[in-house]
Amino acid sequence: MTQTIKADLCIIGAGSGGLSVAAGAAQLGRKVVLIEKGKMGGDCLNYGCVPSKAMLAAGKRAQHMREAARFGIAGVEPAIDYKAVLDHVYRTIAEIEPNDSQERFEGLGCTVLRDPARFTGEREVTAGEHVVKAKHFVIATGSSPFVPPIEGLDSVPWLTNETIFYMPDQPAHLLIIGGGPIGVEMAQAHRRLGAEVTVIEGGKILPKDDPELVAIARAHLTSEGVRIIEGGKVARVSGSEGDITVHYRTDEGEHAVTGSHLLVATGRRANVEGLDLEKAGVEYDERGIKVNARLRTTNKRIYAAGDVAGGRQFTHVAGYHAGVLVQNILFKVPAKNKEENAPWVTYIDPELAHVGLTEAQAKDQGEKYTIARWKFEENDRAHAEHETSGMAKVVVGKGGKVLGASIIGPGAGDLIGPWALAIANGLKIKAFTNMIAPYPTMGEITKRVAGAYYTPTLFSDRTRFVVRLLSTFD
Ligand SMILES: Cc1cc2nc3c(=O)[nH]c(=O)nc-3n(C[C@H](O)[C@H](O)[C@H](O)COP(=O)(O)OP(=O)(O)OC[C@H]3O[C@@H](n4cnc5c(N)ncnc54)[C@H](O)[C@@H]3O)c2cc1C
Ligand SMILES: NC(=O)c1ccc[n+]([C@@H]2O[C@H](COP(=O)([O-])OP(=O)(O)OC[C@H]3O[C@@H](n4cnc5c(N)ncnc54)[C@H](O)[C@@H]3O)[C@@H](O)[C@H]2O)c1
Repeated sequence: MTQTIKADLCIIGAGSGGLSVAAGAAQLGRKVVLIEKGKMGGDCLNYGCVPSKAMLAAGKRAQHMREAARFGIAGVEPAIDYKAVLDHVYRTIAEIEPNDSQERFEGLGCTVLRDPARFTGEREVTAGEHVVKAKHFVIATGSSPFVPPIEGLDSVPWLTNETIFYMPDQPAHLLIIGGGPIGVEMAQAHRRLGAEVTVIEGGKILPKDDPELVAIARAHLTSEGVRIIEGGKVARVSGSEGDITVHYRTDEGEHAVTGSHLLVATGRRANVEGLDLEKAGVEYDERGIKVNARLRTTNKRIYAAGDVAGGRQFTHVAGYHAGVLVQNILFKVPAKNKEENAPWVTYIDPELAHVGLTEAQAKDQGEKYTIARWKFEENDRAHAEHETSGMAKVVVGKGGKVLGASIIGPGAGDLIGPWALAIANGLKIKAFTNMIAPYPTMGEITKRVAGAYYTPTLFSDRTRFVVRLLSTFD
């Protein structure tokens, strides 16, 4: 029998975005209904960030064993027990799971429904036997793998991020279509865990990142034995289980590569299907749900957060959206979504991180800018760790304003933090030269790259002249 629930807020999707809104609203005393059709925790916990980072961590340990000789410790080819690696991946998920669990959210006072939700009116959602009538709704249904129409895909087995972590057998040769973050992270993890890996990318790998830094990432991946084919448009796949061939075209002609397993990592599509958004007057396009600067949809009672909102697809962006929504819906503060200030990190080794404008974007936007660079080979700690290949590159605009920063190197995901602070707060590069960085840390790179911005002026003929002049007062 249908049961009607009245609530202040109804949230569809218990992933990174939905859970954060629910936790905030419930703790502020609002009556919250949270609806999830799959696993609590969504993509990040079950099929995304967590399993991928756990697998990369296992690969990193294996690589450390191979490369230990440079520290005077005998390097060995590690014996990889793939099933045990998967156990480590599942243990990691299990350790984090309680944070995202139904029990935790019920403990916070939410009503949690475990059914697919769909709109049945402008202020009404149906999920299983329940009808939810709420003052406001948040759609946080995430995204799914986008699989292009490649001939033959219906006749060979293939994997996506939803299946690759749950496949019990180690691939002997993993073919990956797509050289975005998923493709390259999975390539390095599997290569380091002992598989042969070939990435077939239609354009250039990691196209959203600065090509100068991507070149360093590419060199690392290939030096470890990842085969990267760029400019390879996949037209067809053929074969059978354990023996799959990808046929691709480059400027030079037609080619084929054969492997044991195929991962399709060619981007994402927003989860809007089955929500009956038309019934709620919520518009969407191929990018996702149409939202305004406050993340409000075309129905003023309904908001969207996370991957489905059509912007940057990261867990921290979904979490940030949740904060914007709590301000807009609960505190009635007109908060704007400024996700362009969000950094991103690709967790290959060395890590590749970025925030703000790339040099190419600054050029396209007609900004007047200067580039400052600093290499990890100039950093003493990097030498002690044998991690000298890397670079920080900062785009500095008029008046010294920080417009963007990219870093490739060990811990780049952490090193990008201060630059994200600068971008979010409109700081100038001077803020970084004023800072005193502890020695010897990789963090000194932050100060040194800022210093590099001033070097041409500091040691110019004009400054030398001023110093000479001042010395007359000695
Ligand atoms: C392999 C991989 C690695 C990644 N690594 C990182 C990383 O390292 N760092 C990072 O920041 N981001 C990473 N991401 C991206 C990150 O996972 C997503 O940006 C994030 O999960 C988006 O959160 P969300 O709340 O929008 O969606 P999700 O977390 O996907 O949650 C949406 C939820 O809605 C549910 N749902 C959908 N439709 C309905 C319905 N009709 N009714 C009820 N429930 C519904 C789904 O079942 C799902 O649980 C990665 C993604 C992938 C695929
Ligand atoms: N570390 C992280 O934060 C992280 C990790 C993984 C995923 N993610 C998120 O998930 C999103 C999706 O990742 P993704 O790697 O699937 O997508 P993506 O869109 O970033 O990259 C897909 C790549 O596949 C290529 N491609 C598409 N069709 C092709 C074809 N037919 N033949 C050859 N190449 C083809 C594209 O040129 C592109 O470079 C990311 O953009 C990111 O938002 C984040």
